[in-house]
Amino acid sequence: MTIQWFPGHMAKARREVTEKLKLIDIIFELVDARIPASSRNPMIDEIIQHKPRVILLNKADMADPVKTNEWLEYYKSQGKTAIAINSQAGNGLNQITAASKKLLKEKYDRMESRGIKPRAIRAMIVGIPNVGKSTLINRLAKKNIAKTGNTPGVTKAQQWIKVGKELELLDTPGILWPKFEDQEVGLRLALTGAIKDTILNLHEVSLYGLRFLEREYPDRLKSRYNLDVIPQETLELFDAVGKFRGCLASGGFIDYDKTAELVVREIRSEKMGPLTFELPIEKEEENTPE
Ligand SMILES: Nc1nc2c(ncn2[C@@H]2O[C@H](COP(=O)(O)OP(=O)(O)OP(=O)(O)O)[C@@H](O)[C@H]2O)c(=O)[nH]1
Repeated sequence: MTIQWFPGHMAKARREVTEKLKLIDIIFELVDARIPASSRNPMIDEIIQHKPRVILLNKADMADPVKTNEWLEYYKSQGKTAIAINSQAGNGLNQITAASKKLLKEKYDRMESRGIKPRAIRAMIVGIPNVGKSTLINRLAKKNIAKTGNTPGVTKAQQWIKVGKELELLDTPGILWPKFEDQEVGLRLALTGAIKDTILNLHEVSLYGLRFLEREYPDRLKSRYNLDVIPQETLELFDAVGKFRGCLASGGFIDYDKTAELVVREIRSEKMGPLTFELPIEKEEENTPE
């Protein structure tokens, strides 16, 4: 499967984020809790330089809670600040300000010692398409969108959203594209809906999803599609799933397009239960056979 990655998009997005860096104290990096590594822009460290950052594992409601905890522990062991959130329901959002204050304590203490009056922390959300940036902004905004006048250094007035008294958020998030470094990253992005279906080979994506379920959540796969044993032959597996779910073409043949679509749709929805498609890197390396 070839998924295009456009360097032009990337360069523009990068310029925009870099331009806004000077306006803010902290970055909120939004990733998908189901694929925390694949949903990052691999150049983000370089792009945001030394800006303090809170990693927000969004859509945590759709991710496996045990694995989300492993990710949180992993970030902690790396000295990084991460919070699991559900932007739709608003869960976890109340931890964001406190975590930001903690990260910026030294800076604010320094400002205070120089006699500068403390002001609200200024933040910007960055993340790949469809990761939930707008949902989070709207949820945090609660209509508290405040127009500010001239901000030194920018020609365009920035809109700041007040989040309580202590935090202000830039109203436009930074879009940072994922990079399909390898096939698997692309497939994970596709499976979670970060990539438009029109540029995908759905058969490949659904097969990846089925084999992933077989490996990590075999019981869910079996019960969802009424399988006693999971066929090793790809066609047999598709036949079994398609037949059970009535994905048939004329003549009673299995409609493989329909079957693939159904599988991908169900993996993306709550039908299969919460799923996490990757673990922190060290874990994956440990698990890789010699
Ligand atoms: N289940 C769940 N769905 C979410 C959550 N956050 C966002 N979504 C859904 O994810 C989809 C994408 O959300 P958006 O807020 O539009 O994402 P975005 O990052 O602004 O997307 P772009 O505008 O493409 O960059 C929407 O259908 C949201 O309802 C979450 O925490 N949990």
